[in-house]
Amino acid sequence: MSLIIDIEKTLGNFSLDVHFKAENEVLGLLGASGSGKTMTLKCIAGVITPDRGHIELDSQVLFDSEKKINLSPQKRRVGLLFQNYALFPNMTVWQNIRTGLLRDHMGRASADAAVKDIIEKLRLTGLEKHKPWQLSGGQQQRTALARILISAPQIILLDEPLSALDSCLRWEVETQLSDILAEYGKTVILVSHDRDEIYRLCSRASAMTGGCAGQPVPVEEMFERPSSISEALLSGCKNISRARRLTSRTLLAQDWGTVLKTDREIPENLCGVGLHATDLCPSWSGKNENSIRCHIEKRISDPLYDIYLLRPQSGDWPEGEDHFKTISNLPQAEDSASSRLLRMDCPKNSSQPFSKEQELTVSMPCQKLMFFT
Ligand SMILES: Nc1ncnc2c1ncn2[C@@H]1O[C@H](COP(=O)(O)OP(=O)(O)OP(=O)(O)O)[C@@H](O)[C@H]1O
Repeated sequence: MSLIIDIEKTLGNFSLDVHFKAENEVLGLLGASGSGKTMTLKCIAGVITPDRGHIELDSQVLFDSEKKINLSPQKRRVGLLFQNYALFPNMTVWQNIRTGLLRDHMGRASADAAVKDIIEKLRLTGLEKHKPWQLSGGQQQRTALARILISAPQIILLDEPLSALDSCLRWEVETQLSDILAEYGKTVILVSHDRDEIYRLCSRASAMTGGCAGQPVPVEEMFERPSSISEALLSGCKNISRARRLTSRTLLAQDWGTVLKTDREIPENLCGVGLHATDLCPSWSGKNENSIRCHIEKRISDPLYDIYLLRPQSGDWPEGEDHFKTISNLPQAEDSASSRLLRMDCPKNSSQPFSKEQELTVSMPCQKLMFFT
């Protein structure tokens, strides 16, 4: 089973340009609000018609602009779960699920058996006669999933499946969803703006920005070695600087006003460098390699970390090499005041908290630096 999507669509001022292939896997689309995630799902489901391109599911063409193929949503065998689940409010759980069974040839007894079976599987037993407003968020979500699963879809599309749930219920429902998707075993496209959710539920993910989807990569890779600034931002990297390659193992981090040494080859077309906030650490031995003197602008306490916002002290680099001198002539980033602040997350109780307004030398471990091209 595989999905091939290669489409373009313009709606008003927004342009969608999406090309990727998904196998039997849970593939995540990670993007900020308005990046085109829902529109992508609607194009696959046949609710929106692309201007150009091709969509193919398991060798069956669902849409092809040149060949003038455009299967109706009913013929696509796509299960689309909307953000708000879209249950019929005047129908019971049983009736809602029953509407997923479109096979007319199925006798009443087999249809009833199929509904009963899926109700048991999704732990909805006892709720058959409830209307959607009598259900919790998790039960509504399972009812909507049951309605999709009973229709034996060739692919499942989940649009922010957990966003309607409060944080207490979310974890429980996410665990159940993960089991249901594993049992389903075919292609699932899961849309979310929550990086942790994508990491836990998906095997690969694509970063969506401004209507464009990046090539899907294993989730571990997107989070540990993002290749572009947009992937890094979406995966939660808080420290990003424009950067230029100086030698195969040194780079100029323009927004941090420093030269950094690396433990591996720097790509020729380097444009940025990043470091997770949890990888930036105090340099206990004072000034050493890849360390920057900073001024603590702010300390924020959260349940697990002491979060520090640090202003690098510009001009704090060794003398004697030509490329160091070029730093002071570089233009600042557009919003220079905030973009130059570094964020350092120190686990609570790992050390005595530093105080605001203090000077601190921090270290950027070379093996943790991420290169963006
Ligand atoms: N029918 C339409 N006409 C014009 N513009 C539209 C239409 N539908 C969506 N858009 C625009 O397309 C963009 C992408 O919308 P989409 O719903 O795909 O975003 P999203 O990534 O799913 O966001 P969210 O996470 O907020 O749901 C938005 O800027 C939206 O305003």
